[in-house]
Amino acid sequence: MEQEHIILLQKILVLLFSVTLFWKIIKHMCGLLNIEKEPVTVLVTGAAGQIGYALVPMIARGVMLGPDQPVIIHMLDIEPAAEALNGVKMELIDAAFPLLKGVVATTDVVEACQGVNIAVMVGGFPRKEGMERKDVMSKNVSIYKAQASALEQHAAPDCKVLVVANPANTNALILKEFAPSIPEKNITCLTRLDHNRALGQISEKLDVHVSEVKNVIIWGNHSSTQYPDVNHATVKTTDGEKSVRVALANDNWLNTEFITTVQQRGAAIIKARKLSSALSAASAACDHIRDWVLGTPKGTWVSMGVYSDGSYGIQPGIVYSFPVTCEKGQWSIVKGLKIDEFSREKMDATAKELMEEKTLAHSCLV
Ligand SMILES: NC(=O)C1=CN([C@@H]2O[C@H](COP(=O)(O)OP(=O)(O)OC[C@H]3O[C@@H](n4cnc5c(N)ncnc54)[C@H](O)[C@@H]3O)[C@@H](O)[C@H]2O)C=CC1
Ligand SMILES: O=C([O-])CC(=O)C(=O)O
Repeated sequence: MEQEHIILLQKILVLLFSVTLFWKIIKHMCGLLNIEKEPVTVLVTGAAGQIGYALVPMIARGVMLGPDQPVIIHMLDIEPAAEALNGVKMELIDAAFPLLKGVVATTDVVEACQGVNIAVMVGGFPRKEGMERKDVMSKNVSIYKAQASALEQHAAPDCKVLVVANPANTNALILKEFAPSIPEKNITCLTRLDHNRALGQISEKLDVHVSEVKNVIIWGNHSSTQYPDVNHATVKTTDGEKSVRVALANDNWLNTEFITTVQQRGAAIIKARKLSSALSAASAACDHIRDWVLGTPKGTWVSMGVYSDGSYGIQPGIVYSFPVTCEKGQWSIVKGLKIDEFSREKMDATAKELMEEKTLAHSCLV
């Protein structure tokens, strides 16, 4: 390399180093001077319900956006729940959360959506024992059609949306279709609860802590056709990182009971509690948004329901759960994973169900 190129390279390196150092000093000074970040406004719909009640304190404590991120919480519910919603607001005030900079409790969807940066859509009707999630379709998709327009018109332009209410994938799809100006990459649905359930089942079976297991995948619908896939999952052992299949050496369990347990976990909770999952759903919603906004740890992916771009042969036009990594507020589907015949069949079956749900949802809306 010529002398002048070496000097130029040195200058660039010094410049990069100085900029990084300067930025670190500014951040440190802000910390010392107690200069806070601007608050982020988070909407929770259905906030008077059981997930809402578990979720809003988590958001106010920094579980969703980090321990140094102030928040303003907007809570929406319907008129019959207005008094209960006001009770939740009173409790949020009584909890004196340092990060909580404001609370709006309202039954007016326009007021609720005003300027929100993150929208967690929990409002809707939960299923009861013996129902499939699509059985609440007709009640819930019309809510998502109506709220799509309010979000489109009144939320911040870069608002990130997470749909929790069931049928979660199809509600998210309807929201996307009726809010065409919201970028499709900003509309997602929750399958992180299923992902966490899969991690939990494997950690119990291997008798290791759940944080030692990673890279399971939930493919498809947040329904009993979802496919929890462990073919790429790993576990940390004293001999280093191992494939879960190798560490467990029990393909029979992984290919049968494990899959059905994860697929049916929601129903098992309803049977036990007579109410659907709430604390685990709220926690998973925080995980989903935290990783989306702040990034996934290096070498780790998570599952998110996103609008299909055709990856892995899944047709566009449905919201399907894929393995994703997140960086700088953007998710990307993990590409190039090997799919065997067993997985292919299950991935296609859950895609087929989503196509059927889409047709059913459109028929509910006419
Ligand atoms: N994706 C997932 O992993 C999970 C999804 N869910 C779903 O989340 C939803 C909420 O569950 P829960 O909190 O247990 O139900 P919940 O019945 O306790 O609460 C739902 C709340 O939504 C409100 N609501 C109804 N229509 C509304 C509207 N148009 N706008 C705003 N709020 C409205 C209700 O008044 C109620 O307060 C259900 O659809 C449930 O099936 C539950 C667990 C996990
Ligand atoms: O099963 C339900 O209806 C609630 C839910 O989505 C879950 O717990 O996964």
